[in-house]
Amino acid sequence: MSTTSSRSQDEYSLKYMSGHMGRSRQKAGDDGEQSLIGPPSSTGGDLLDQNASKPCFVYMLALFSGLGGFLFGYDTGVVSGAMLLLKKEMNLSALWQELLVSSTVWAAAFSALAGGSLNGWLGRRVCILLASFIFTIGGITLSLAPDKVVLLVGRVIVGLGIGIASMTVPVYIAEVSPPHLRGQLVTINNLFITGGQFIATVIDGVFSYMSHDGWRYMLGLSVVPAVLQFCGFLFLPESPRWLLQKGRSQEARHALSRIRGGQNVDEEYDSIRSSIEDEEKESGGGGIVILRMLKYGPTRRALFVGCGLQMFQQLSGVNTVMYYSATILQMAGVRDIKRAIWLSSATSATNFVFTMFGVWLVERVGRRKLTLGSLLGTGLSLTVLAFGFLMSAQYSPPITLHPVDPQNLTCTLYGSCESCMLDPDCGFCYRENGTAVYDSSCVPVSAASTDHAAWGSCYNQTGQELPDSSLWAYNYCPTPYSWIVLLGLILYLAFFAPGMGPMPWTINSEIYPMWARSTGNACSAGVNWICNALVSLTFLHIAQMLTYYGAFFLYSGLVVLGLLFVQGCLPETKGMQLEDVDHLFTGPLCSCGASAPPTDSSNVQYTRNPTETSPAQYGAVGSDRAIAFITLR
Ligand SMILES: O[C@H]1[C@H](O)[C@@H](O)[C@H](O)[C@@H](O)[C@H]1O
Repeated sequence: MSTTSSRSQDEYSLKYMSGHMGRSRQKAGDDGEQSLIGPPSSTGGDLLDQNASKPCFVYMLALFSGLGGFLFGYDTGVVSGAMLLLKKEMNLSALWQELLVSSTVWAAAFSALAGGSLNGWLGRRVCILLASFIFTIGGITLSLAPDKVVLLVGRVIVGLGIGIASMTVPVYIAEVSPPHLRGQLVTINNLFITGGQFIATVIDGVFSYMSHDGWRYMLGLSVVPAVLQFCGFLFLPESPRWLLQKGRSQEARHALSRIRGGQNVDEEYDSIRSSIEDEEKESGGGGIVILRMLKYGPTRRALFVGCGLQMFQQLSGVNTVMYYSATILQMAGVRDIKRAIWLSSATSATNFVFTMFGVWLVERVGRRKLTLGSLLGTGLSLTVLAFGFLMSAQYSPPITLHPVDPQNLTCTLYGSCESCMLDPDCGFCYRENGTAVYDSSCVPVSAASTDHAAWGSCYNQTGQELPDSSLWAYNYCPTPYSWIVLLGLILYLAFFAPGMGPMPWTINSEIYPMWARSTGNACSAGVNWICNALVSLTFLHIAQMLTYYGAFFLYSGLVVLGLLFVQGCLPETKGMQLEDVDHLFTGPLCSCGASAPPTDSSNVQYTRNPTETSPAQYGAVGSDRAIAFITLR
């Protein structure tokens, strides 16, 4: 294998094009070489005619597919606001709240893994139809749920839809896009995810005023985009690559020509077909795909990189930052819960807006630089965030009153707000004069709601401003350093959203050969969802063990590991034809960083040596949820 790798690197030649898109291009083929980058133009021989290949149809496909991303974002984001109303109306215990939140994530992990076989068997289009059908059934079940058991069933159904959509949509978009637009179009899916999270917080805000049945609208409104996507996909084509792999060549040619807006697709079609055939032969034919992937060097390495990226995306703590933003806002002085919900939509909006930069940057700077820059910024912002928490802990207000606890809990024994707030059973009750805190005590939180204490001057059923001006802080401490934390939060999202948010999904959609693409994406999406569940579920325990600043320092340490991983292992895939990407993984594990194409690949054409027949021989878990989270404690 290694001989093949080194040989193949040499056999892959870079051919510099004389100009950018639309300028004079050379027709590869006169010299016997076959160009593999760039789609064919209407004249059939010009594969780099990028201007000619911007058919609106591809954008429409990406937008309709992106509705799957929107539903992923909406359904994961909406639950926290819904939970605030549900727990009151259905009298949910902490266990039930936790079940309703996490069941979706676990179901998504399961269905993302299972989605690999479904994708290979039924195709991308049918899987997207299936996901939107599941979303519809899930939304209807949730909005009509008579009790918590049916709610749980609805949340599991929705999770099954999210898992399938999360792994299928990027693959579908990547397979129908021309190479020079692929990164941008797949990244648009992430824009839909963060857009879904943002809209979910707005819908939560709007319906939070409707104390009776408001949650039915919050959870049920997802049916609208789901039905829209289902109807749209009834008329949209299957991925030509999948059709070709299944031997349905006539349909594949027809679909490709439809997607390319009626252009002549002969050359692109032939190139894809021969590459898929070669890949199949090279990988050694039939058998269980995951075993074949693990046995075959390039796919084993690609799988390692793909799963690693997804793991580091979640280990960088994005979803805890999102969950925790409401608390951060409370620390910064926002005490009204409704206002916190509204401001948490500002957090999701930040995530959404900065994802747009990702869409803009991905084809300009490439995946690798974008991911590296994003990780660097994410690590630094986590350090700022941790430092803010450290300062708040260092100057945590002392406890001055120790009332006798009728329930005999440990709360009244704590000496400072910091240790009090780290105990999920206790909260901090105090009065304020300017920024000075006085008459402070640590008392048990009410079993019915974390909005007030179980007894004492911070006991108030309504959770509104307390009559004798005592203030109640659950899960946070009043601090003059909240601005550092707030700064860290904004910086974090600004750096995470354009790179580490979308790139793991984008890169995974393009690094596997056709025969391994469904399985590779299923595994990496499964890793994403499992790590999402683990990080979210362990956050509060880690914070209790290491304090909040310790937890965020831990995440920044993990980001440093991620940085080393990306630096060493992630090759650049920008501008390459999907069928060519696996040559980047033929070198030894984690030597890919070194082999990243050094130039702007829009000016570079990869050409295949005519003597070669096989490509493998070439070389080379919103801020909204914070509220649910807080209430779960
Ligand atoms: O890429 C997405 C996205 O950026 C979201 O904001 C995050 O909540 C998801 O976990 C992640 O997979």
